Amino acid sequence: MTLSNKLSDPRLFRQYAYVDGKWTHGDGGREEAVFDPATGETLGHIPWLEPHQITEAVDAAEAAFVHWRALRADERCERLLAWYDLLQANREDLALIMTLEQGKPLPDARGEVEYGASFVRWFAEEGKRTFGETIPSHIPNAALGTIKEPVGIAALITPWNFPLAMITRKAAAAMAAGCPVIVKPAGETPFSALALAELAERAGIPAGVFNVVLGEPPEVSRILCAEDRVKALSFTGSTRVGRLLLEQCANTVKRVSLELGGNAPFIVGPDMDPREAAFAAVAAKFQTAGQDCLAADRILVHESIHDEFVEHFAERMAALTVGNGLENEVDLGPLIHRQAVEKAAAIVDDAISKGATLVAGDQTQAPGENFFMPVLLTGVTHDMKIWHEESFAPVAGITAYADDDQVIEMANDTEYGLAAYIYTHDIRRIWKILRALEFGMVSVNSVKMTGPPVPFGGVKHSGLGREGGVTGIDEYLETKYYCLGALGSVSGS
Ligand SMILES: NC(=O)c1ccc[n+]([C@@H]2O[C@H](COP(=O)([O-])OP(=O)(O)OC[C@H]3O[C@@H](n4cnc5c(N)ncnc54)[C@H](O)[C@@H]3O)[C@@H](O)[C@H]2O)c1
Ligand SMILES: N[C@@H](CC=O)C(=O)O
Repeated sequence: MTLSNKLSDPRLFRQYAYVDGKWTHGDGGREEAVFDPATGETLGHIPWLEPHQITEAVDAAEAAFVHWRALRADERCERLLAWYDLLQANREDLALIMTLEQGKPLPDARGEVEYGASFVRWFAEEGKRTFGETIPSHIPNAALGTIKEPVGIAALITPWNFPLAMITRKAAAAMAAGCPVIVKPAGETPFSALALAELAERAGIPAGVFNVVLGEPPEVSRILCAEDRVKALSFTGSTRVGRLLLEQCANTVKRVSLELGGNAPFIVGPDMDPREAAFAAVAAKFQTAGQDCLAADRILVHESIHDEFVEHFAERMAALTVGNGLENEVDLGPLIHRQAVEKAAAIVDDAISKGATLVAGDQTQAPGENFFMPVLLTGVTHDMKIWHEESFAPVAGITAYADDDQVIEMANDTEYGLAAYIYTHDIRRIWKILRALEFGMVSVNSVKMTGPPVPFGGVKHSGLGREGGVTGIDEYLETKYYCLGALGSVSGS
């Protein structure tokens, strides 16, 4: 049974790129297979576009920009809201496509469709509030102010772990601002992006405003980064690739937004109920099978409650079910591919060889070759890979600490600075640690921290800029200052 036969609406499964409102083959005949990570089955194929076809996508976006930017904000809002409605109406099919290509459990995929759609609604509305300002004039008889204008064509390069929401968080902001977009999704999860394109077309988004290009990643990125007509690049993915793209954008002096890797500390204070904190830590570590930029990678527990915390963590972890995301009651799906499993195993081996204790995690129980059973390590230290690298796998590492100063130093001991968690009810401790943490986002006593109203993003090597919130749209806007001089009677305001 092919993927399209499993959908209520088979037209949501597309095996073409989408450029200028047309479904497009690769002119050179190159293509790539896409696999279900749970079963290894081939789900379908996508074309790799040739370099001239990427340039054609830029041509299409350039032409579309003229009309899209000229629409009133409320007209763009209506079309984006129509897109939002279609995402909601097709939630089951979108979730199924996502589970099949990404592996996450179906309920999580449904949650991501909701999450992804919520950015479309948010930015549809925010597009009506791209206010300029009036500046009290210091120049006689002049009026000064600013106008916000769309930056131009935006290239959006996205990862496989959140195949839909990482696109909408960028695309909706850009499109609401009046910018056409060229999306380059991860090759592992292109079908969610292509379903978004199908629904954008049905929503009345004009040809050339939402394009999806597919191809050899470095080739496509080099063209988009070198293209002077592309004015903004927004990338979500690894810090390694983010650095490369930043360099490649230097020549054309693009606006660059980077949402990169994380290595979140999860700090547990001595006053916490160890069971409550352990259950929260399990939730923060194992969502999306640990393949989450917000995953609690370094769990730092006060020494006075460490042993009890570990017991509860192990108990909760043992209750997690690993399996095909299509099956009921599955908590963790597969990792995205075999290399991810190998990387996870190497990180665990490295930690054990350097003195960490393996509390739980038996890989002989894995239900398939891309699966990795949850692992719990204690005694994790600074010299281990797990301390510095994103495992992007269900591997939890716990370390005991003695006092607040020590835990702050431990938490900040990473090149990353995306998200951090603090669990304690002591308000003085919360404030001290929150202010000292070098992270873009700090969540206190809550695993959930994201959503459309919040400015999502990191500091240090975790990125540049913010997505979502009231500032997310600014990544796609230029500020034009004006001075209207010689107005005669105007003065003083
Ligand atoms: N900060 C955030 O909001 C956020 C959100 C999700 C994922 N991430 C990060 O993404 C990473 C996991 O995703 P990934 O493995 O898809 O990342 P990745 O960097 O390997 O790939 C991301 C995108 O870049 C493309 N790409 C890969 N190699 C490239 C190259 N050499 N040149 C140009 N493009 C290239 C890929 O095809 C994909 O579209 C993790 O580090 C995770 O923390 C961050
Ligand atoms: N979980 C993040 C995406 C990172 O992988 C989010 O909520 O946006």
